Amino acid sequence: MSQTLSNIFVTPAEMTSVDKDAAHSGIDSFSLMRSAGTAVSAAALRLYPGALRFVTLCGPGNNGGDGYVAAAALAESGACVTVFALGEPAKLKGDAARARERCALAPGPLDGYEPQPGDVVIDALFGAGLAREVPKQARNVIGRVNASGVPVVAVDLPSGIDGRTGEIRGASFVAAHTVTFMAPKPGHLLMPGRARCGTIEVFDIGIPGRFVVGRAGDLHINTPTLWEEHLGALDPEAHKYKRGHLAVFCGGSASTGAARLSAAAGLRAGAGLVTLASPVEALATNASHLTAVMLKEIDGTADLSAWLKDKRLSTFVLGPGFGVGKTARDFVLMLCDRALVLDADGITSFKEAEEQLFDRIAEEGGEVVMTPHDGEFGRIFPGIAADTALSKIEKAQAAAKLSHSVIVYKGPDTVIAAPSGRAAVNVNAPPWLATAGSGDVLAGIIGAHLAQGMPSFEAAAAAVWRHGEAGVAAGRTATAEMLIESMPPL
Ligand SMILES: NC(=O)C1=CN([C@@H]2O[C@H](COP(=O)(O)OP(=O)(O)OC[C@H]3O[C@@H](n4cnc5c(N)ncnc54)[C@H](O)[C@@H]3O)[C@@H](O)[C@H]2O)[C@@H](O)CC1
Ligand SMILES: Nc1ncnc2c1ncn2[C@@H]1O[C@H](COP(=O)(O)OP(=O)(O)O)[C@@H](O)[C@H]1O
Ligand SMILES: [K+]
Repeated sequence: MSQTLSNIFVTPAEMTSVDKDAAHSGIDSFSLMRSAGTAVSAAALRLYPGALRFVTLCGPGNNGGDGYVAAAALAESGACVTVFALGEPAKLKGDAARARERCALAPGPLDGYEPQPGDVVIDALFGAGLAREVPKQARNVIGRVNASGVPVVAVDLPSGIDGRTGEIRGASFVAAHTVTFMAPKPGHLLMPGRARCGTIEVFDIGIPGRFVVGRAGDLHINTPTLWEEHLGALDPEAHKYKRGHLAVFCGGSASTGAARLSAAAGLRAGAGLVTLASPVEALATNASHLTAVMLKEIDGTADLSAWLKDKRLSTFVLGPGFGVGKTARDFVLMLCDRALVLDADGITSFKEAEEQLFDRIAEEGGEVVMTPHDGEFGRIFPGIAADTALSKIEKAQAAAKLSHSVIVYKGPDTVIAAPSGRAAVNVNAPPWLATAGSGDVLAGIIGAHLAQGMPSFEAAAAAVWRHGEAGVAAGRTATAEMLIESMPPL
């Protein structure tokens, strides 16, 4: 993905404000449309030199206007071009009407398009302005084009993808390439939208960056630029205590592997020391498997309370293989004044007791990072999860605010959010990260970064990125153990 404006992205509503600001400053909005449409025609010509015909499908708004500009530019280049329109072209307004007037090609009705071999579709039906489910006529043509396998170049977004949420509004094109303008939108980054964009090109149509930055919230693509200034905390010259002590809690003897994966990942990710805190029943099993990771008997709240008197013990992971129930709740509530990665069973244990947890975090002021996948998110944030109007980013932001913690809402499009509203979407994770124990490894990496003194949002974002890189390096046959072995240095 091209990187513009330091990897920020903007919501469609913010982009609308950017457009207005640009217009008020005296920038001619039609010249922006001309740049947008010309960029699309250039991409189509570059990517499909052997196309027999470019078929431009134009909608009722400015996305359609970009389409008319692209069609005219393609025709000027000598290509064979046909235009089909959704709705009555005579009803177009403003810049879109002007674009249509300047395009010499007479549009046919959208229903009339039957994809032919050699066609390349320029999808300019809807972009950021899609406000509801796509109409039937558009659904039909989307179905025919997708079934035909004809390549699609999308203008701004594949029509049918909601730019704010990445959801499919009834039907959407599956594009081979998407040309968007100035900055990506959530729909380019969140699933399923991301998977339907193909390659994404962010084209600068000439709106000065200050207008984009001026309206942008605090949304970022998760790349090292977001957190690399905090890598100083990971001092390569420090002794092992300075590199941070991470403690990982283990559950009963039947499920010890998950915590050991977290512990091993934490050590590999750079914690100076890692201790596995184990109940008596699992000590022998753990002892037989551990070498560099140390072992400590913690069999109940009295043991934990005594151990926590050592204030150098600052960072904990609780959840992987721990078991759901009262012990988990008791332990977690004692750890809310430290840095804590709350994962898996640690999260599930607070189903229907979440307010007690959130209140304790607020009172104690610890640095808590929660790492729910979809199922766990629904258990601990049932109200937010059930709000179908919210995007995954908005859900993570609401959950972070409610819980006073950093939320790592996992999946192919993991969102990292802080209570301030700052959020990042991760884009480097290969699908084979979905393997048993992968989440345990991630929890350990976050713990290692926290132990070394990174602030919690950056610790989490850097860990999610590193986990993705480990997945890429380990390859398709990756197991959780291989993710640990393949973890790149930061
Ligand atoms: N600075 C920018 O971002 C620029 C944006 N441009 C283009 O402008 C587009 C946004 O334009 P618009 O705001 O006009 O939005 P769109 O063209 O995406 O769609 C809005 C039109 O579709 C109608 N509509 C929305 N949902 C519908 C549905 N489900 N069924 C039927 N009709 C529906 C609306 O009433 C409106 O007429 C961008 O996607 C981009 O392609 C470019 O012209 C260049 C400048
Ligand atoms: N389709 C996918 N593409 C990329 N990453 C994925 C995908 N599905 C899951 N992941 C990642 O894999 C990890 C799985 O974690 P989790 O669901 O807790 O599994 P486990 O409990 O088996 O460790 C998370 O980091 C998640 O973001
Ligand atoms: K489009």
